[in-house]
Amino acid sequence: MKLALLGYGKMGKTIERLASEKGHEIVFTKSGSSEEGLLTDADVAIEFSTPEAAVSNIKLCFQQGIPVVSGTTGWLDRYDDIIKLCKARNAAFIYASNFSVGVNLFFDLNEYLAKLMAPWKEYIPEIEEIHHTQKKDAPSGTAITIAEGILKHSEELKNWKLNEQDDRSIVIKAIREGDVKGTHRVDYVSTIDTISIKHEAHTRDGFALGAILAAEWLVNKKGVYSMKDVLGLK
Ligand SMILES: NC(=O)C1=CN([C@@H]2O[C@H](COP(=O)(O)OP(=O)(O)OC[C@H]3O[C@@H](n4cnc5c(N)ncnc54)[C@H](OP(=O)(O)O)[C@@H]3O)[C@@H](O)[C@H]2O)C=CC1
Ligand SMILES: O=C(O)C1=N[C@H](C(=O)O)C[C@H](O)C1
Repeated sequence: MKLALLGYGKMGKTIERLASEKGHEIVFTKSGSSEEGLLTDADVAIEFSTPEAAVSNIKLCFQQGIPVVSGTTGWLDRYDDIIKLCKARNAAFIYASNFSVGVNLFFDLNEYLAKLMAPWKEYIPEIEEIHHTQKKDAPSGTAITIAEGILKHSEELKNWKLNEQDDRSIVIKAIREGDVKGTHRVDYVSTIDTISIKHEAHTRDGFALGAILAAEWLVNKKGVYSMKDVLGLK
């Protein structure tokens, strides 16, 4: 498979290493300041850039007819526009706030627990995410997906808030420290006890391998998909 990498930082370089080990060829790379190769030579693009750059990178792929897998977080206020454009252009697109298989299993576990806990009103859900100090967005895209999974099964809770809690909202506590790759925990807290589930990424390889899997799956397809389609979790 011929791959384009839009965003050539920590994730772009991890994807390059693991995709090469799998026998794929990198034909195009783009960072903030440089470009190498030709995007149109690629079978599929993988986009891990910045919240500011993601939308124009994805649009560029649609214009060139290249299927695109995007993992960039912090741009989702434009998600609906991108989906409309993808459909209008008969393009191919997958976005995931987290591509690792472990986190996608964790998303299902989170929803299972949310359903189980819904009748037990004395337990209040809280989310904590910890990431490295270079991360630009807060809360993490993964924490937002986790919050949405809880909200789906709750009658009382209507939204999430960053570092703030009230009767209608789930608090997401965002912590930035050291070189933490990504840790997410959900606590159901009562005065008597706490029930917790946690996912801790030890390296970025899980995110990168999941994105490569999504790219392999998306080649020659049209339409909008999710990691649930790729992993057969629907
Ligand atoms: N969905 C998932 O599974 C995961 C998502 N992420 C998300 O992916 C994104 C990138 O993470 P990470 O690799 O750690 O970040 P880095 O800061 O290490 O890399 C970002 C890269 O984007 C480049 N960039 C800046 N502007 C543009 C542009 N206009 N076009 C193309 N590239 C550009 C930067 O180039 P330069 O250095 O020249 O500015 C840099 O190479 C973040 O939003 C992060 O939250 C991260 C891990 C997993
Ligand atoms: O910026 C990161 O590093 C990560 N970002 C993603 C997010 O915002 O959820 C995924 C992962 O946690 C690492």
